[in-house]
Amino acid sequence: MNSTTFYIDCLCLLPLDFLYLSIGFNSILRSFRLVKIYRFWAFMDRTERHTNYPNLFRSTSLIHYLLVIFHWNGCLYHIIYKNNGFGSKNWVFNDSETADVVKQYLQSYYWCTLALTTIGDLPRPRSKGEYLFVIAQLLFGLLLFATVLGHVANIVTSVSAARKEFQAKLDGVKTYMRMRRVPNHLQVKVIKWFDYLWLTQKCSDEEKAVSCLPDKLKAEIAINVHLDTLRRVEIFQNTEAGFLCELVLRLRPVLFSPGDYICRKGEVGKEMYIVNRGRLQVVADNGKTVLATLKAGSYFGEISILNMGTAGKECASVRSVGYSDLFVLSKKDMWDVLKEYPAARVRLEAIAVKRLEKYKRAPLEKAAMGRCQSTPGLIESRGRVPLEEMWISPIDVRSAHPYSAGHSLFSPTPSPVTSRGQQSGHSNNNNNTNNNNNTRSMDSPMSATSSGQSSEDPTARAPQSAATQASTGRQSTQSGMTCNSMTQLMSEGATPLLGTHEALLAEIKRLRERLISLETENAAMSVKLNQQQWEVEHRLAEIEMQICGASSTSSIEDNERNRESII
Ligand SMILES: Nc1ncnc2c1ncn2[C@@H]1O[C@@H]2COP(=O)(O)O[C@H]2[C@H]1O
Repeated sequence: MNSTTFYIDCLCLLPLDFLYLSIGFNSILRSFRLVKIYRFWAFMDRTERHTNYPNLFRSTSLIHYLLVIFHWNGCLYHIIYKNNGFGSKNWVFNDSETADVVKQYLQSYYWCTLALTTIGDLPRPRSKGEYLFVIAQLLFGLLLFATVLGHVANIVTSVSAARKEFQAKLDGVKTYMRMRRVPNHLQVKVIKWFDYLWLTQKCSDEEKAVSCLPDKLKAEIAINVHLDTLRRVEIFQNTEAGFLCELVLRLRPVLFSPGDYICRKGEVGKEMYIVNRGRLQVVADNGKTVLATLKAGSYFGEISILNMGTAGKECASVRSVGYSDLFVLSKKDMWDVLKEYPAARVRLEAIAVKRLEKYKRAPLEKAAMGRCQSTPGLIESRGRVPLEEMWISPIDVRSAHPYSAGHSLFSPTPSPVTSRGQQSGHSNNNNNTNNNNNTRSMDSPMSATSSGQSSEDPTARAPQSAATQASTGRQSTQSGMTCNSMTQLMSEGATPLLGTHEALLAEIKRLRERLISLETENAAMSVKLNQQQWEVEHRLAEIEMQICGASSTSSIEDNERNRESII
């Protein structure tokens, strides 16, 4: 009741149609319904905002407005003509009198189209009134034409706006490169980079497109747009929604060309990267050995920004194979978010610790793999335990196995670790041997498993000694024994070893399980350690701040005192 629209609606609903009963049909009585045109405009507005094809909608509505204007103008022309025009009917079409209603309507419409599109070629006016009417029509047509042109230009511009902006940027860069005499190969690289950008993104700055949105909406969009990638990223799985939002908001897209180094070993890490598209290689110091290949969903650079490696430095170099589309997260942003989400921090650090352990082992694994490809048992367990931590069995291998009496597995190329075990065996100094080995087993991850077995137990003893052979065999292989020497030994009489194959496998399985549990413990301990370290550092910083504050206060007091004494 209080709104204006209520009264407008009432006006529209006035039952003027009943007047037809007395005065007959007169379409002008229906013109009151036009007051509700504001509803049509609101509809057009809303549709323009909601549609995914705004330019198509704008073109259609422009044509629609034109047709309506021509129609109304044609109606006006017809009314004038029907009421005997401006004294004569010379300025209308000759056969208008004889034509049926549809033809008359079309003639009126045609006349108006000629007039309003300023095409002209109208029947020549005679009287003053006719002249004035036609002049007014042509002027109106001129304005209408200009407006239409403006609208069409706008539509065309907005259709190609992205392309124009992109082209302008590219032209700018090209001019710069020409002026600064950038080498040709680099110019080609830059232009190819632009090509890739245009093909994949159709826009030079994705961030700018959504920059006006509030952070929450931006995060939602980013999460949705990059959901597939983010889902694959380990650190984003099962995390708090808020943490993901905060992090995603800070991600920036970056594009690397083929062969580009994203980070180099030894550099101070300032950013972490998530692979959105493309392929990257983690390479060793020589730049040739590929330690790992990273694909969409992988991330790297976390070790340095979490200060896990050496003094925040990158632990490896990462190179782009083709074009790669990455998200980058700066160290500062990462820490800003982690401050608010300590649980996520602990999780992230735990993952990083595990990964760091894995990376450290990777070169060893590769080395072991490269040296002995032909021994199944060795391949299975390759590099699981660092060489220097290999455990030497306290049991005399010769007594446990007939094969060992005459043939030492390790004799051809003794390794430092193996020779220690052998030494004890050959010298028959069993006490000494046991002492040595026991001492060794204290810091060996395998010792716990093995010590669980009693050396008195004959059932346990056989597999253990066999396993000992296998494990020591593994050592020797890893520490320099060649595949040839292994093959030679097998051909010389290694058949009994095959008899204990199952026992060996069981032992390997047990050792692996133990190793995994040790690794997990290790990761948990590292996390705790990091947390404590962080707390200590934090506390230290607080104390330093307090001390600084106190000293500055005392210096102010001193100054005051000095001032007073001077006075
Ligand atoms: N063997 C590997 N496999 C996969 N990724 C690795 C490997 N070694 C290093 N990285 C990643 O490469 C990154 C180099 O920088 P950071 O040391 O910060 O973090 C490192 C890891 O994320």
